[in-house]
Amino acid sequence: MIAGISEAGLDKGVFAEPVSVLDVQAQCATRAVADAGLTMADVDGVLTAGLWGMPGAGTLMPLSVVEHLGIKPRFIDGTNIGGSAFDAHVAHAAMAIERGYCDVAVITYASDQRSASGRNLAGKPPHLNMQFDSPFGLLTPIGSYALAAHRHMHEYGTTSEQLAEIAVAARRWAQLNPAATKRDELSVDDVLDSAMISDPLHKLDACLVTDGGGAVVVTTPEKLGTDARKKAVYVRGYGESVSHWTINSMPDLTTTPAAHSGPAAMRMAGVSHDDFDVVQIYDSFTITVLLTLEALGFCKPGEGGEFVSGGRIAPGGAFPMNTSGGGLSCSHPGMYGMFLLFEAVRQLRGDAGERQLDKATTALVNGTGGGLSSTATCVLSNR
Ligand SMILES: CC(=O)CC(=O)SCCNC(=O)CCNC(=O)[C@H](O)C(C)(C)COP(=O)(O)OP(=O)(O)OC[C@H]1O[C@@H](n2cnc3c(N)ncnc32)[C@H](O)[C@@H]1OP(=O)(O)O
Repeated sequence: MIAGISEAGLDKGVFAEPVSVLDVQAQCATRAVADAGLTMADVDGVLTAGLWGMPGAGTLMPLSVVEHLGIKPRFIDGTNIGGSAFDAHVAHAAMAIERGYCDVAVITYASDQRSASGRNLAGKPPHLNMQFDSPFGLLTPIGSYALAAHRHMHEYGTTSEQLAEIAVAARRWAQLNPAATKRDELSVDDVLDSAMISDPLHKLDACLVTDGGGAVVVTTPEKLGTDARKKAVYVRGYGESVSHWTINSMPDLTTTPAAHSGPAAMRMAGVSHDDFDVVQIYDSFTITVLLTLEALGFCKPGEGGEFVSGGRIAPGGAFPMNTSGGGLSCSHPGMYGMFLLFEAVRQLRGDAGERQLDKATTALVNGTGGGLSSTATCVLSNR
């Protein structure tokens, strides 16, 4: 079960005070462990992903984090599959605990992407292993997602207006979240009128570039006191899948690996699509959400545009999604996946303030790695 969470404080997308990413992880780990009613001395498992390729992240991140925490864990996992890493970490922690490799696992992450490397990813060429992408102009993540968006439009007639609905819904949720970076009014026209970054994706189809960090504690009911047990969230199912890394190798530009991780997680949990009260879906770009909803089976391939339209995913809609404002309007530090877990846990605990849903018993969380490469899905429930 997830027994503790802690998210680093931000001021308009930047760490509220200057800190190192290791300090942020250590502070959040300590607070998340306290949230679970435990102490750092109880922690015997550490899972972390670092921020590959970005300055300020340090090297051999799991070792740096463990040393900084000052503990000697008997289970370590440094899996880095991008934005889906943290949902995969929940699965790995649950498996490790079940197998007796550890009893209390802490998952940590922090990124100073905005304060260290600037706001705009455009013009910062990535890595030499992108030799079949970069020479063709795909210098930053958005180009890959633009290819997928174009393909979806070509295959199914999806429109820019439908993609913009996803950004507008995220903003409406963010307006209910005092911690969100962007809270001003946003319309479909505003999205369409924003700068075209990589056709057909506009600036407001893209996630924010922010700082951020946090920690999640996974353990068993036996380790928890009565109070901590009451607010813990059960991990009912999980699945993960990777289909490629660079976009030139994606088997089908309109199908993400969530088509595998989602059903696996739902099967394990014994739930179906109608059982979810809230879903948290990685929203690096608006198209990421649309493709993921289809891959998870919430609608058929090609029907994502219609599914997200008419306010269905906005506050008051029939399908509450990304209720914090997500990466599009709340915060998006490098690999944002852990933040989906925070919001799911808050909703299931009844701690989501003005945006709290009347009924929040079962949640689906789906992280996606860069270039739509990897996914990890978790089914969480408060009973
Ligand atoms: C890693 C994984 O595994 C998976 C992934 O997550 S892949 C995704 C990784 N992340 C990205 O690719 C980030 C995508 N976004 C961007 O690169 C940039 O936001 C962008 C290129 C779209 C826009 O950058 P820009 O035009 O240079 O904007 P910038 O000069 O930084 O900011 C100007 C204003 O616009 C705002 N802004 C910038 N991007 C915004 C966005 N996406 N949404 C809303 N507002 C935005 C800024 O906050 C700023 O507002 P203020 O003047 O009020 O402070």
